[in-house]
Amino acid sequence: MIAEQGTKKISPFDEMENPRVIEAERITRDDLLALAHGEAIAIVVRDYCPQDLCARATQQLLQDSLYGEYANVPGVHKWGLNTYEGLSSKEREQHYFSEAVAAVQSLRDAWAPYLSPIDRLRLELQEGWPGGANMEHLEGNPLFVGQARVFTEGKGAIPHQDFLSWELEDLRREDRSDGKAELLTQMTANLYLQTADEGGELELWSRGYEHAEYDVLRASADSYGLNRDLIPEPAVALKPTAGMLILSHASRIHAVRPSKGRDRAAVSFFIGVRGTEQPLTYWS
Ligand SMILES: O=C(O)CCC(=O)C(=O)O
Ligand SMILES: [Fe+2]
Repeated sequence: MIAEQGTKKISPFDEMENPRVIEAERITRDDLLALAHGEAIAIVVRDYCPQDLCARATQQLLQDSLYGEYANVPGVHKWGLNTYEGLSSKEREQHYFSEAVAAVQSLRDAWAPYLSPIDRLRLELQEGWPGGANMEHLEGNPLFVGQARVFTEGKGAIPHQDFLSWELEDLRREDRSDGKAELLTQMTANLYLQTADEGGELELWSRGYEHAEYDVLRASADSYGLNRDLIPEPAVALKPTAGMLILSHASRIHAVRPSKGRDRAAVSFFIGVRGTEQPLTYWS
């Protein structure tokens, strides 16, 4: 899981020396490299998308047939597809792949005739990263990109890490690698569509745990996340506002504080890093 990039290592399991937050107007090469190398804990772009266009897109997504509840997390809703549910059996997988590209196009349509901020971000990753960027594929099929997640009043996410390699291990996908290099670290992009007046902060920690250690620290044996009493305090808590983009580390610990007064909605995708000369890949 640890690789040398020149003299710089890419690993989410090392403590960051300086967990700084970069404020920027767009996503650039230097900031992306700093994030991937653990020299920054987040990149924040305050007005990535005009608020009125975000509000219009939100209305469209909430009325769409792909909008619904997570099977296992009451009070958290989603629009779009995700790998955990979509790839959990062979039958579901066929359905997932048959819908993935059409769902990407529906997300684009929610911003039409303007450029979707998710497409803008995909292009900025492609232009900025030394090895370019592309959709993540499994056996030649592109994965869906751009799931929206809605935390209703009082809902949040406990401290957790997201790592596709762990997920595919859990789903027992032996054919996962497709001959590609190993995933070194996973970042996450969240474009906030609507935010609560109170709460809803994104908490970020400066390190991640390896899989075996993570299992020991789980809130319960079948919980997706960690027991907060067993881990240190977060390094930062960022308060999202509508139209804001935050790139942060998915395979380091992160959590969402419960929202008060209003649902909190974001479109989100993961960004896999296999090395600076390898393309970044994205999926939800
Ligand atoms: O909604 C957020 O701020 C973060 C959600 C999350 O857990 C993720 O992007 O991996
Ligand atoms: Fe997460």
